[in-house]
Amino acid sequence: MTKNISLLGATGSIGIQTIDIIREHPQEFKLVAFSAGRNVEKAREIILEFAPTLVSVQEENDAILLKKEFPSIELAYGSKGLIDVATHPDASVLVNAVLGSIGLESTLEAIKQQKTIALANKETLVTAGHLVMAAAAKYNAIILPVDSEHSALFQSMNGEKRSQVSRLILTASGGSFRDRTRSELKNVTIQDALNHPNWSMGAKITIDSATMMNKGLEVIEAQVLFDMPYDDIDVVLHRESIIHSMVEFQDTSVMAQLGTPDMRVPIQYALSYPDRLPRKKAKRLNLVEIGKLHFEEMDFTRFHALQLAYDAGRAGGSMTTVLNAANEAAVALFLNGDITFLKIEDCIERVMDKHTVINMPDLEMILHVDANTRKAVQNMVKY
Ligand SMILES: NC(=O)C1=CN([C@@H]2O[C@H](COP(=O)(O)OP(=O)(O)OC[C@H]3O[C@@H](n4cnc5c(N)ncnc54)[C@H](OP(=O)(O)O)[C@@H]3O)[C@@H](O)[C@H]2O)C=CC1
Ligand SMILES: CC(=O)[C@@H](O)[C@H](O)COP(=O)(O)O
Ligand SMILES: [Mn+2]
Repeated sequence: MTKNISLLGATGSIGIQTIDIIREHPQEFKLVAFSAGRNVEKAREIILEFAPTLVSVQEENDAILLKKEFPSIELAYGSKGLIDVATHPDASVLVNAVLGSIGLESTLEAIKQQKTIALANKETLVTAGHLVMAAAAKYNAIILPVDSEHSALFQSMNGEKRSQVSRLILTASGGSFRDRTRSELKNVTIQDALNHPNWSMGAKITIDSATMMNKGLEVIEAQVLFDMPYDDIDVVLHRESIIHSMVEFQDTSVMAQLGTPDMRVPIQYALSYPDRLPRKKAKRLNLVEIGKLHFEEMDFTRFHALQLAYDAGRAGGSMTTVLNAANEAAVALFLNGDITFLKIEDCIERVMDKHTVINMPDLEMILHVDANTRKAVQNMVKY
């Protein structure tokens, strides 16, 4: 039976690759609703190809423009538009590939409608993982990880008893600056930072990879998704990005999921789950061609942002909201040329130091802390 899909962030890196998968499997998947941000040109292309019933864009003016061009399609905009797409009545699966904690409310609303959530938007789990997981349990909604490491963990745990898992081992490529010392990071440019060795991704996550905050967010994401203590979540530097992560069991067996670095694999798995579908044109993994895989211990002094993420996760409550919002704000400032690369983690550490943890924050409190943290980071660069 065809699965009807709604897609948040259709014009981004994950969104476009989700569309590739829908295009590859027209019998299995149908795009019924999607959201774009400001890329109206790309949104137009997607409308022409898939004729969805609902489209949302960031700005009202763009919605008015598209409505004139496509009068038979329902147009929405802003945060309400994201929720309209996420809860579209015809869709059974929501792919959330929007960028940042802006994806939180639409995820929660989709859960209330018992949609299956294919979740790429890791910031949602970092900022309010307890709310998302509690809502998923209450409404009996399934959350399927799209992030490559968490898809690997999920696949490695398939059919196993959760109580027999002893450790999660996330792999990290090291990002654009993995072979540079901290002092060599002082004068790096935006273009240098955007040059990821293995993955082609959106700008924000590529910077997160370079600071190692991406892995920090992923450690918190893993804790939330798999309810694992931080002491039992490790990160290992693996420069090839072939092993996407590993699960150790109490008998010391380790299960791993391997593959070429291609996000369409975990995206497709989340869409086809519990089945698998062929990917006829995809590059197959050839270990003989690769020859060697490398593993190195993570250096928490060199990759200070990873330490900050563990600290925030262990502090719990609203501290992960602060970590995430400060990171989003600081990365935006870096990408805008307003701060240097090393200043990103400096901003995050300073707001974390000032924050007093609020335990079990509700949605209103999360949104309040998120907004205040962003303001605090922006104010840091004004003076
Ligand atoms: N890229 C990857 O390989 C991976 C990404 N992820 C996660 O997936 C998510 C998306 O990442 P990625 O695809 O790289 O990001 P991109 O920046 O490439 O895409 C982001 C998408 O969100 C839209 N968007 C951004 N801001 C808004 C807004 N205010 N309102 C509405 N829409 C908005 C953009 O619209 P527009 O472009 O039209 O403005 C775009 O469609 C992130 O959470 C990331 O961490 C996880 C694993 C891998
Ligand atoms: C593809 C994906 O899931 C990214 O989150 C990826 O993991 C980035 O790689 P590193 O953070 O390991 O550099
Ligand atoms: Mn990842």
